[in-house]
Formats: sequence, C-alpha cells, structure tokens
Amino acid sequence: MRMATDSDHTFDVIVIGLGPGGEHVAGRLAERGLRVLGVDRRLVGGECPYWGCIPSKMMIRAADALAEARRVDGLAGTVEKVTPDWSLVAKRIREEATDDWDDQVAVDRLTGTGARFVRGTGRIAGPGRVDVDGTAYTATRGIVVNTGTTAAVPPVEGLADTPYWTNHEIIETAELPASLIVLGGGAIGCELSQVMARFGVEVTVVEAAERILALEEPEASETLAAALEADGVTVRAGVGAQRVAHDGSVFTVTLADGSTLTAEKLLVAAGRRADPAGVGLDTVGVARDARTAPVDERCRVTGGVWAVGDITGKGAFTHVSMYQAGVVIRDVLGEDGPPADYDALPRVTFTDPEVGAVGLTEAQARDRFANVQVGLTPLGETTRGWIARADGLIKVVADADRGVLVGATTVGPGGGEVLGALAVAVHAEVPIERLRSMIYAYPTFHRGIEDALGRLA
Ligand SMILES: Cc1cc2nc3c(=O)[nH]c(=O)nc-3n(C[C@H](O)[C@H](O)[C@H](O)COP(=O)(O)OP(=O)(O)OC[C@H]3O[C@@H](n4cnc5c(N)ncnc54)[C@H](O)[C@@H]3O)c2cc1C
Ligand SMILES: NC(=O)c1ccc[n+]([C@@H]2O[C@H](COP(=O)([O-])OP(=O)(O)OC[C@H]3O[C@@H](n4cnc5c(N)ncnc54)[C@H](O)[C@@H]3O)[C@@H](O)[C@H]2O)c1
Repeated sequence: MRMATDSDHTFDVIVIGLGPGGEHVAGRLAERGLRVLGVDRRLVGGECPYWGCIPSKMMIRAADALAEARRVDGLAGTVEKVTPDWSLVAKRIREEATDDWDDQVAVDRLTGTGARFVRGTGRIAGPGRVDVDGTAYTATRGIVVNTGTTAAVPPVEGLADTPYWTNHEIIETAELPASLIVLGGGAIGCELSQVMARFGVEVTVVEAAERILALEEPEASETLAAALEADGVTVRAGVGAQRVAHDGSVFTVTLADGSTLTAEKLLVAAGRRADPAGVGLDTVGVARDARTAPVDERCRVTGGVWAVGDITGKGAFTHVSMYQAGVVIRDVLGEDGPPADYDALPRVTFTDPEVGAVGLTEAQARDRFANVQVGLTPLGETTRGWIARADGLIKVVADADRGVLVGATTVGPGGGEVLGALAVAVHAEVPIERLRSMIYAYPTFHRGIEDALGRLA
C-alpha cells in the first residue's frame, strides 16, 4: 500500500462544495494544469441537477403537457379525459435526471479533468488550510467556497417536530399526496404548487408577504396568482403560519388569522439558508453570524479565498453560480476580464405563464433614479397574445435621464424566452430610441416589447 505523502494533501486550489459553480471552477482549473482538490459531502453538481432546477423543470414539462391537453377543449376539439400519471415523471427524474441520485458520471467528469475528488465535509481551518472530516489539506494558491444553501425552516411553532417536506422529498417522491400545503409563495412554492395541482393534488399556498412572488413586479404576482387559482390552487397571501402540528397522518396549520388548514403533506419553500461559519469562513475574517459570504467584484472573500453561488447572496440561481465561477477562474489564473456585475441579472420562474425578469423592478428603480418611466402592455392587447388567449404582460422600466432600460418583466407563454431581448437591452444599455427603431417580427410575443416601449411614460 502506498503511504500518503505531503503531495496528497497539498494542492494549488481546494474547492469546498461542488455545486454548478464549484464543479466548473475545479474542472477548468485542473484542465489548465493546476493541482485541484474538489470536496463535496453529497453529490457532485449540487442541488441543481439532483433536487433543484433540472428535476423540477421535468415536473413542469409534464404538468404543462397536461395543461396543454386540457386546452384542446374549446379550441380544437374535445379530449375525453386527461389522466395524469406521476409514475412517468418520477421514473424520468430517477432514470434520466439523477441516475437514482448517483453522481458517478459527474465524479468521472471531474476527475477526468485531472482534479482529485474527496467525498466529505470540508471546513476552512485558517488561511490556506482545509479540514475534511479530520484530514488536513493545504491550498497554496487559494480556497473556493461553493457550499450553497439548504431549505430554511421558519421558526413556526411545532414545525420542526413534523415530517415536513423540503425540495428534496418532493423531488424524490414516487407518489403524490392527495393534498399539500406549501409554506412560501416564492419561486419554489409557485412552480411546484402548479405542478402538483395539475397532477390532481389539492394545493394551498401560504405566503406571509402581501403577495406571492413578492420580489417581482406586483402585476406579475397578480397574473400568476390568478393562473394558479385557475389551476385549482388556493392562494393565501398576507397571512403567516403560526403553528404546525402532525397527528401521524395529517398536517394542521394554524394561520395568523386563526383559520386552519389540513393536508396530507406540507412543503417548506420559505427561502434558503447559507452557513458561512459552518464552512469555516469565520476563520478567515467573516463575521460568525454572517448570513452570506461577502464578496467583492472578483468574488474574493479575502486574499486567497473566493466564494461562488448561493452563499454569496447575489442571486440563488445556477446562472449566477456559473457566471461567478467564470470570474473566479480568471482571477485565480491572473487573467483579465470584466468584474462581476449584477445590474442585468435575469431570473425566470417557470410557472405557466412563465415570469421572466431582468434588472430592477419599478419600485427598486424609483428608489435609485430620479426620473423613472414605465411602459406596460398586457399580452391580451398584442396580436399573438390575443390569438393564443394568453394571459401575461410585458413591462419595461427606464431611467429616463439616461434613456436606457434598467429593468423589465415578461409574463406569458415563453416569458423566459421573451426576456432574452430585454436582458440584452438592459445589459448593453441599448438606447431606448435605438430599441424603438428596431423591427419586431409579427405576430410574436416579443413584439409586445415595441408596444411597451411606446407606452413609456
Ligand atoms: C426546487 C429548486 C428549483 C430551482 N430551480 C432553479 C432554476 O430553474 N434555475 C436556476 O437558475 N436556479 C434554480 N434553483 C437554484 C439552484 O439550484 C442553485 O442556485 C444552484 O444549485 C447553485 O447553487 P450553488 O452553486 O450555490 O451550490 P449548490 O447547488 O447548493 O451545491 C452546494 C454543494 O455544496 C455541498 N456542500 C455544502 N457544504 C459542504 C461542506 N461543508 N463540505 C463539502 N460539501 C459541502 C453540498 O453537498 C452541495 O453539493 C432551484 C433550486 C431549487 C431548490
Ligand atoms: N426558476 C428559478 O430560477 C428558481 C426556481 C426555484 C428556486 N429558485 C431559487 O431558489 C431560491 C429559493 O426559493 P424559495 O421559493 O424557497 O425562496 P424565496 O425566497 O423566493 O421565497 C420564499 C417565500 O416564502 C415566504 N415565507 C417565508 N417565511 C414564511 C412563513 N413562515 N410562512 C409563509 N411564507 C413564508 C417569503 O415571504 C417568500 O415569499 C429562490 O430565491 C431562487 O433564487 C429559482
């Protein structure tokens, strides 16, 4: 047996947590000839491929197919009966998306780049030092933290003692409950509520804020709430949960207004929690009670320590994690490149209608700029929206002093795709006059952009 040597424990770069961004950093730096150690306590690739984006979007694809089949009635003929079968979705997630939650393919992909992989819990033990389950490692050039987030469980009386679901259990489930209470009407709550309702589950969403999707434009929240209700979801916004109990088979949730809800399952989708101190960032100067890892425009936490992904608090999205990974790869290699810039951050909630957004909402823009103009076009007033009988809207937000868009929202079929054009406009600060002189194909959904620009006032 070969004895462990110092070189087994000394690397140029150690990546703790291999979510989408961490895996990318580790693989790219190894391909560039650096000695890299990647550490993950669970599955290489993180939440996105196993319990996040990919399996949830497979659920959504299936739920959308059901909804589309149900639209045949009154538009193209009759459908005798649409019969949902969750086993097809569960099988696809298990076999196609997650390999039954086995990351061998991802591990092979990573080690194929020359990186070394250790499965275990990593913790920074001081500058250049990492402990993995009691084994000490040294990073001569730097440490990259990509430990992500876990579901935040709100401090609701009784909740912690119940067998509640998080995104893990709902993504893994092979069978659907008859009824479901969803705590939180953010992206996860809205996407999964609609899926469940379309598969015949009786769903109630409880959202403590005044409206679901509270971080986006109010018009988007309103349109989505109506769409969810049309799918049979009960939306209870503006009222928090006060107490949760489980009697062995049924959840009972008591709301702040005294009303009670009961259901077979309860999904906690009330935000995410990062743990900077848990990964030892406090040993390199981050406050012990910090909720995120503070990073500069190169994603540096401090000299020799970088962070990417949800833990940075710059947007809990795979595209942010990958974008930051690119910034870190360049910085570690000493290469030039643009600093991280989140002014044109796009996000898409993959409900039906999809809710796309980029940059600032109207309220955020009014806080930041003296002269804000807004243009809004309901999709029903566009030719394509009317043909499709589609609910939705396009809203653009402008800094009138500079004559550029600083934010936009696109709600409707393919809302996330329509967003692309507006993301370019915000990112590249294309003058509004130039956008107005563009030719927009007829009759597309994105042609509504021209109309919304015309309504800027
Ligand atoms: C249901 C759901 C749907 C989503 N849908 C989308 C979507 O459609 N689009 C989108 O852009 N985003 C979506 N997201 C968000 C997306 O999953 C995350 O933003 C993305 O995974 C990036 O996270 P990350 O890079 O911070 O790391 P994560 O994916 O969170 O991975 C972190 C990794 O670090 C590991 N780890 C943690 N602590 C340690 C430690 N101490 N030592 C070793 N390893 C550790 C974990 O095991 C994990 O593998 C969704 C999330 C959820 C939950
Ligand atoms: N399509 C996508 O890109 C996508 C999909 C899913 C998740 N995500 C990412 O994952 C992150 C986490 O999603 P999320 O939906 O859990 O979080 P979120 O922060 O988007 O929404 C959580 C919601 O829960 C509410 N809430 C908090 N405590 C509550 C309580 N006690 N009772 C009732 N409501 C309560 C909050 O007011 C908030 O509206 C998102 O911020 C997003 O970045 C992205």
